[in-house]
Amino acid sequence: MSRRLEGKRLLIATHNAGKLKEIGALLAPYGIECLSAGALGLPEPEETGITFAENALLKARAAAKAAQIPALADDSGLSVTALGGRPGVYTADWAERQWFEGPLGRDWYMAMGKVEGLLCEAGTEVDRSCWFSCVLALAWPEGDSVVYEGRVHGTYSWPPRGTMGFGYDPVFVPQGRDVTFAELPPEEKHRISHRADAFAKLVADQFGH
Ligand SMILES: O=c1nc[nH]c2c1ncn2[C@H]1C[C@H](O)[C@@H](COP(=O)(O)OP(=O)(O)OP(=O)(O)O)O1
Ligand SMILES: [Mg+2]
Repeated sequence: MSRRLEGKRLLIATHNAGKLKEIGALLAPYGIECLSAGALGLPEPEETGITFAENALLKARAAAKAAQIPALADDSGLSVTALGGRPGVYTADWAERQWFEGPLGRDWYMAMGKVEGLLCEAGTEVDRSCWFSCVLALAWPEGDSVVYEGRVHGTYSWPPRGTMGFGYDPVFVPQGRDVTFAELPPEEKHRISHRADAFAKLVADQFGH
């Protein structure tokens, strides 16, 4: 059985404001006091892993060790079937950092355009199916850790639509819907997203009876 969270304090090991907001909302019902890696001034570790799990563990372990409290990290990304699963673990890297987006800002429009460009090169009848993955890693300062994985399938849609959410949300239409994640109110995204799917597993394992 995996180790369980005993205390109320949990460090959220992310430097992405969009993720932090979603993780805070998903943890809200469980009485957890969330601290953020950004607010504590922890450095952003280099993501050298080649899988979501490796990167999530790397981020959670670094934060738990630095702050000496349990830490939760999220490594996620978009995989496009016709592109052989790219950008996948490199989803954030495809959005280059831009000075005009602020200190940690990335150019999501350029990144979404890059994926669209590759799909267009592949032909007009190209398969637009894709999926978001999310791996959550919990790590304790003593070295224990556990991971939970979630997914959501959908279609890569162009042009981008909607203003809610973050990252690639404006191009992702979840299966069975005709709006993008960026057009869905947060509570609806939280019912079906890859992050919600991974959280359901975390909650069952950590807070279940
Ligand atoms: O729900 C989502 N809606 C839209 N886009 C998303 C989502 N979930 C992940 N994504 C994209 C953007 C993110 O930047 C990248 C993950 O990269 P990833 O390294 O895990 O996150 P990050 O560098 O932005 O923040 P950090 O590592 O500090 O947690 O995939
Ligand atoms: Mg990252």
